[in-house]
Amino acid sequence: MTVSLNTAAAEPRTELFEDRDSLCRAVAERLVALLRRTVEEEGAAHVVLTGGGAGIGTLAAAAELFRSGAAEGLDLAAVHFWWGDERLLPTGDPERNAQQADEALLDLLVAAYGLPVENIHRMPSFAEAETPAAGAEIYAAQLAAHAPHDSPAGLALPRFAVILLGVGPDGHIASLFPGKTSLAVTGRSTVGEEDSPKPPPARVSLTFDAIHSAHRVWTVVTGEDKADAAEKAFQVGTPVEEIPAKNARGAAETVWHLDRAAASKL
Ligand SMILES: O=C1O[C@H](COP(=O)(O)O)[C@@H](O)[C@H](O)[C@H]1O
Repeated sequence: MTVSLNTAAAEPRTELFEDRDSLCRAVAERLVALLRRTVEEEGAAHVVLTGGGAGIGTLAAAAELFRSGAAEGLDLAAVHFWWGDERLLPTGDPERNAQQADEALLDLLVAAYGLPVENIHRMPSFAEAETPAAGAEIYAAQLAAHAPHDSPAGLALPRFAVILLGVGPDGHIASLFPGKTSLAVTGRSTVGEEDSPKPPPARVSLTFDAIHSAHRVWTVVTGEDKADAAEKAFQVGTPVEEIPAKNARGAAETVWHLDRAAASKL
């Protein structure tokens, strides 16, 4: 299996931060500003969330911006939240990325800041979908229902203003893991993973094609255990099959946000 690096997308650049807290705060501020601008200019903003330590930390930092009034003026009725990947577990399971996002931010936005519940587009849970493949089909249909007529990349997808992605120590992004056939799936927006090396094994993920359709891709990468993956992602010649994060690129912008520890080998 050979997976080509998308060289037509934006080359990655790095932004460095002292530690996870300062990174999460800065990314949350940028996210709120981007959403405000996108809603003003385009009438709606679609954002893709990630799980993981820095991903959920960023959402917790965004919650603080709302509580402090710094997110004032952002019309949440025009903001849609999607996910880059999800673990196929029962609704409410604490390991679900959506559950963690609810607790960190989304419950607050619904309860106090006017986010309509129908703007939260969670990937299916176990029971709603019994297999990863079924989950992928269901989510593809949800995405297609929000696709504009001139859908990006020829796929039925919303116009994603930004996709947030964590990076695993093994170089995975979303639920696209090293060596897995999911990396080579094209022409579809979603894929099921039956055998993730990181538990739980059953997952649903956006494909590379869907990720590349986004205007911006922002990775959030913290901790010493990510330093090798970050180093390899920026090395010329590392295959995408070995470090999927290397191919996390947006159409117009790709930014790796790294803390000092994760950037220590760059
Ligand atoms: O399993 C997953 O892991 C990654 C990275 O998580 P981290 O805790 O190592 O930062 C995450 O981005 C992805 O959404 C998640 O499902």
